[in-house]
Amino acid sequence: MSKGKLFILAGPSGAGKATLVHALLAADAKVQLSISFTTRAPREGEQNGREYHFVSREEFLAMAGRGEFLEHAEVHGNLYGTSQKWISDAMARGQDILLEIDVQGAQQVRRIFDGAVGVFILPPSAEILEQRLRNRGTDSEEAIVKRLANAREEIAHVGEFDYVIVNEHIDEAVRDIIGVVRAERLRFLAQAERHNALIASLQG
Ligand SMILES: Nc1nc2c(ncn2[C@@H]2O[C@H](COP(=O)(O)OP(=O)(O)O)[C@@H](O)[C@H]2O)c(=O)[nH]1
Ligand SMILES: Nc1ncnc2c1ncn2[C@@H]1O[C@H](COP(=O)(O)OP(=O)(O)O)[C@@H](O)[C@H]1O
Repeated sequence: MSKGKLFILAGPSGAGKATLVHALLAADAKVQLSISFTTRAPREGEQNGREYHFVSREEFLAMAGRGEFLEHAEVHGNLYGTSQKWISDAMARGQDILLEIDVQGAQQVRRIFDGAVGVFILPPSAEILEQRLRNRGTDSEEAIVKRLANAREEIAHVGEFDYVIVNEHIDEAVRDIIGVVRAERLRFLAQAERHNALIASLQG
């Protein structure tokens, strides 16, 4: 069976990660998104099990205690974690996996999986980032201030990632993320086995 790739998408809040994930999933049926667990309250329109698995702090800590997270971190005062079981099941199926997680989580995952591909999303400017967070209309003033402060810290880690996409024009950024996934699938090592017979036959 072919081995799936693990993609990590990170970047400051408001950079457009959720928007790009949505577009990538719609364009590429082979990519499966890991749904994280969080203690954050659901926003209007969010559904349990779709954007996140929403759990209480007690439940989250119990899960962490049982070692059920591949990685977990505290972001903006809430806990977030990736299900260890979901990841190992998806890997066993040979699927390409997408994680939309923060920089701390990305560091933990890359320590575990050597071949994980890191993609960082940048906003075109600080002003536009703030504008997008405000226009999104999902966060209180306090939450926006927290997200903007954290954005600086997240951006300091951009150099740890393999690809950077500046999300200025959405159509272009969507093409970029689809392009990254396609390019990674074409890497020779990812498909060497598949090509062995062809290469041998071409060599005569
Ligand atoms: N480490 C880690 N971070 C996560 C996970 N799920 C989401 N995050 C990150 O938590 C941060 C806050 O996400 P969210 O509450 O959806 O708010 P938003 O970034 O303002 O849309 C983002 O940086 C997410 O990438 C996870 O499972 N693990
Ligand atoms: N290229 C873009 N141009 C204009 N608005 C955008 C663009 N990308 C995302 N947005 C909007 O900016 C806001 C933040 O995007 P979102 O995907 O929620 O970011 P994140 O998941 O990184 O926090 C949303 O309201 C989204 O519709």
